Amino acid sequence: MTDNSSSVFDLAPLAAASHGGNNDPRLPKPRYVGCPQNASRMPYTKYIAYDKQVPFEYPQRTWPDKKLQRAPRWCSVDLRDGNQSLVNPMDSERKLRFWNLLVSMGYKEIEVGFPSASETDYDFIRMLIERELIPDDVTIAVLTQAREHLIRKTYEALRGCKRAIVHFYNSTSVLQREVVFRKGKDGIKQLAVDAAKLCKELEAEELAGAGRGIDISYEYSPESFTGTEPAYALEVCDAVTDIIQPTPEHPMIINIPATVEMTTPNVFADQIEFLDQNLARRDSIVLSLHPHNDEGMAVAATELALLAGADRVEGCLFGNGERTGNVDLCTVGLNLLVQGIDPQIDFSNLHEVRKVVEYCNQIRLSERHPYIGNFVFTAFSGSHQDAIKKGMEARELAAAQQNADLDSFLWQVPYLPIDPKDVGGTYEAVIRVNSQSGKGGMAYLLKVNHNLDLPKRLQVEFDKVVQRYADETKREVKDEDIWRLFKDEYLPAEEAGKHAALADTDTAAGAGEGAPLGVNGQRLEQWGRYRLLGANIMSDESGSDTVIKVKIQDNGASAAGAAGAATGSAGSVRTGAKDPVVRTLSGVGNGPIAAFVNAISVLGVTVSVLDYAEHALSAGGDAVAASYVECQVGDEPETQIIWGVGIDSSITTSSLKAILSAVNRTLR
Ligand SMILES: CC(=O)SCCNC(=O)CCNC(=O)[C@H](O)C(C)(C)COP(=O)(O)OP(=O)(O)OC[C@H]1O[C@@H](n2cnc3c(N)ncnc32)[C@H](O)[C@@H]1OP(=O)(O)O
Ligand SMILES: CC(C)C(=O)C(=O)O
Repeated sequence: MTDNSSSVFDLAPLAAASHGGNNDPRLPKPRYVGCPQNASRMPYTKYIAYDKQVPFEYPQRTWPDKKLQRAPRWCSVDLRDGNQSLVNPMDSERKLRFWNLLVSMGYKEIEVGFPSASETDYDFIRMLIERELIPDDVTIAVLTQAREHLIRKTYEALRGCKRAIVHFYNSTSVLQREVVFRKGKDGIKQLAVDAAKLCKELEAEELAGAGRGIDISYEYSPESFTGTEPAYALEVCDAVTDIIQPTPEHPMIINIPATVEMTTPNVFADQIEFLDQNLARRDSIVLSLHPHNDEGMAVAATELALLAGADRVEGCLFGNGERTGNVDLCTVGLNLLVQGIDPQIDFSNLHEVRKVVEYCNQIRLSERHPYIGNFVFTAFSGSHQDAIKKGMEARELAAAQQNADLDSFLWQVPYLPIDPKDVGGTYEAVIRVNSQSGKGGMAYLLKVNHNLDLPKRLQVEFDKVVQRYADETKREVKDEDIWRLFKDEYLPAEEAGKHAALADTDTAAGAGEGAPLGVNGQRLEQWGRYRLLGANIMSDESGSDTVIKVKIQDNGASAAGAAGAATGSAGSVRTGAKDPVVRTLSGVGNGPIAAFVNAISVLGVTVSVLDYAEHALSAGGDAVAASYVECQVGDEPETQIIWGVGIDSSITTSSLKAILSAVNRTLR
């Protein structure tokens, strides 16, 4: 029986009348052309706008002009709200693991259960108290409905505890008043007042008893606040604080739950600012938020409500909780971090946190979960990869120029709002390559994993090979695929296998077992007509020219294209192979490269070097160098512009190998 005669269902005619949908002539026309707006089949007249259910306006709001400046007080409700939403609620082993995790991360207020609801919850709380597992700077909270027998049981559960928050609640929404409690506003307020009175009595009994006395604080929640008239919620909260009589030295928590998220975050923020400005005894109240995520905006609602004056946030790690979950404490905390605000919680090992949370909740996190999902630091698309690679390089350079420690240096990398290392990750998954990727991604992986810093035009050339492979296989091109394609394209396998810096599992030379894999896993055959066996470099008698003597193995014309293209004509078999012939050649030029080009001209190969780059692959005595040459090979009109790559412990030899690599590729 309600004390107002109207029913929530009286809104039905209003709902039907107030809707016109997109075709409503009263609505302004959409500002786009060529996209007809047809009425959908969705039964939208069944629903009514929030402001028609619970009208509220607070034009004097000031929160839009504010900025977040510090972390709120945090309270984890994983062991209560999170736990009550699980298919299999946590047993005590899982609860204890979760508890230890929360304590280690730095949570100082932890709601540990609903002791009057289940033996498991009751026993867990007793265990924490009896085994003295609650650190001095951590306060447990326990939840109870505003019902006498449940409140009594709650105090029983707390016996012997040094300090605790007793959290009591009752629903206040228009809908629940009518359909659940069948009470009017006064009746509902009375529930809360009676509960508050009983709490005070039990606290006094506890103090008068033989025990040490518990340092109790109170928390009251007008549950289903979002469906409650804010002025009425204020009235109920004031009635509760009137009984509890908090003081600035011993405040109480007024916790405002978006039990069901029903509005855009700005409306929630307005409501919070209204409470912040109008609650009686505000200086003795910790104004707390308890947002749920039904419309997917809990994080936004929390952040705006913090601007609006809230002091404290309740939520769960990674947003576990009833239905779509409670607000995600990790996301809100890390959003502060990336604004340069200390979140007061340790997220530095978020991957470990995730493991424990997934184990305890028995729920897997999504690949896209903010800050921790498997893909959240990964770019597949070309322009993102290009920007990330350049951003990382620019940051490294800037830190080096300022002589600053890179780990703590200002983070400014496109597409990455946070340094993955700051949450215990690595850069490994930052760039992954598929058919959406460009040269930047492939070049990044070759640089990071194989120390090869390809010149830009070589990147463009090799990217075509990778792209073709991605299009043909229609799947991700893993680092090992890129490396295999690169070796097959530029470095005969036998050469790559010689260098520890480049070694991997498939470095065995030649076709058959151990040869590199191409598209669809077929083995690629070794190819390459010419192979450098040795070089002897001297100055001529005048000292102005270089004289070179080289030994080159000629595998014969049939070896030139034996493997087929790296991208797919795998399986072509080297037919008619002859024994290799070793040839000794000599040449003269104004440097080793010119002399070498001159020497190999007797093979009928015309080469001119257009561009050249080199760098060390490793440091120390056994340093290895990589050379990249862009060559024009062949005679007009049949010339080709093509890159070659060479790797050797001698920088000169690596450049000669690079020239042969280019020549071999033209013959392939
Ligand atoms: C939004 C939230 O997350 S609130 C927390 C919700 N969590 C839980 O409910 C988990 C634990 N709960 C339980 O195990 C059980 O509900 C118990 C043990 C607490 C209570 O069990 P029961 O009394 O058997 O059942 P139930 O919860 O259905 O009680 C419903 C009765 O309590 C009343 N009630 C429900 N909530 C409250 C409240 N906060 N304050 C006062 N009365 C309440 C209902 O109106 C209903 O009254 P009626 O029987 O006169 O119609
Ligand atoms: C008890 C309250 C705080 C609650 O869990 C909710 O409203 O979601």
